[in-house]
Amino acid sequence: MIINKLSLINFKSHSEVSFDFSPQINCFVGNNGVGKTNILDALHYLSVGKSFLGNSDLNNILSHKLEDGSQMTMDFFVIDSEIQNEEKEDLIKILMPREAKKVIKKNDKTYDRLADHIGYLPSVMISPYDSNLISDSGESRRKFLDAMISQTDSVYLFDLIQYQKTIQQRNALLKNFAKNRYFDKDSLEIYDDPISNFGTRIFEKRKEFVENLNPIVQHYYDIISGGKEKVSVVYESHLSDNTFQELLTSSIDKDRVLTYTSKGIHKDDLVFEMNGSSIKKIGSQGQQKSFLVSLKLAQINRIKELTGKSPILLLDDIFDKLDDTRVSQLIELVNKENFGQIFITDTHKERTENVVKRIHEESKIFEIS
Ligand SMILES: Nc1ncnc2c1ncn2[C@@H]1O[C@H](COP(=O)(O)OP(=O)(O)OP(=O)(O)O)[C@@H](O)[C@H]1O
Repeated sequence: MIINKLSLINFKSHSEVSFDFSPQINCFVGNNGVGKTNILDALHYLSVGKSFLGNSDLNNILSHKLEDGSQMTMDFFVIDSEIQNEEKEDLIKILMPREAKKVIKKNDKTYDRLADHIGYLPSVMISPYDSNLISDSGESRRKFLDAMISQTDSVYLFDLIQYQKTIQQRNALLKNFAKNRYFDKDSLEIYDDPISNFGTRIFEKRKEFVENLNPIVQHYYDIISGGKEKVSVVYESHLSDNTFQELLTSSIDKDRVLTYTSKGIHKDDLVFEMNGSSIKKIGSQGQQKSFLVSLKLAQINRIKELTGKSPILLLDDIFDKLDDTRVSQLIELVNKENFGQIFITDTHKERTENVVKRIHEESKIFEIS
């Protein structure tokens, strides 16, 4: 999948801008705050229909500060694109009106559900925010894992949506019981089967995905760090030692007190390890950065293997993470393995030009001001 063209109207800091991209390397250069990352975010929208920063869609509509200090927000944003999909070109358009629902269209046909678009244009982002994956709570690692698998498996995404809905319904019932000082075991158990079925399938897929990811993470870590450490991703789940039915039955009393479902795959976590210990505790800054880049490269590799599509690679402020030589190595590696189209942001035009020159691939540099 190659993005041939992109145009933005009222998206974040960009009132109107268009690009004709190179099928290989595209660089956005310019000073801090000129809107380079915002362009990567627009590309992320094209991939998964939302911002990678987790901002609400409304916050991404261009807004200006007026002289009286008040804020004026435009009526909509549009992200328009032409995507090379093997022999044909598709038009993907995202329209976000200020006072209506977001619309995603492929060749003028509106998707009924955002989930139907996921996986069409897979992407992987490497950004300074990746370190949050190590420092944040389990929720951000679960989201990362879910986003990664969803790009390769639409049934997984469907199961996940159904699982989350059913957990919400069970939690609502638990709250209702507590509020009315009443309990009916039979009506709570109505949710056991759907939760077990969806949850167990999700567990099996997460387990298999992580198992297959590990040797590839190690492969890239060896190349990037040149180090001898053994790195791995450990998948932790309540389901590792119990069936879902056992978990639900044994935690019923606790769930009544807490008024939510305390056990299940919505509590899963990933532990990033180096030589058998948590990388958060023992990894140096450099080792953590190398691990995160390796994890993302492994993600590209898995997506490509499972879907046959090369994900677009979004490299935000990559020079802040790695030195120039490492960046060249990384881009060469990505190119050698024929990973797909790359988008890079950098504050230094010359540095980017030098790196790109060394690689001898077709590239374009866009100056953003
Ligand atoms: N909805 C919006 N309306 C107007 N401006 C916005 C909106 N959302 C974000 N911005 C502006 O976009 C700018 C940040 O852009 P971005 O992060 O893309 O910069 P950058 O060029 O990547 O900078 P750096 O080199 O520091 O990473 C900020 O000035 C911010 O105020």
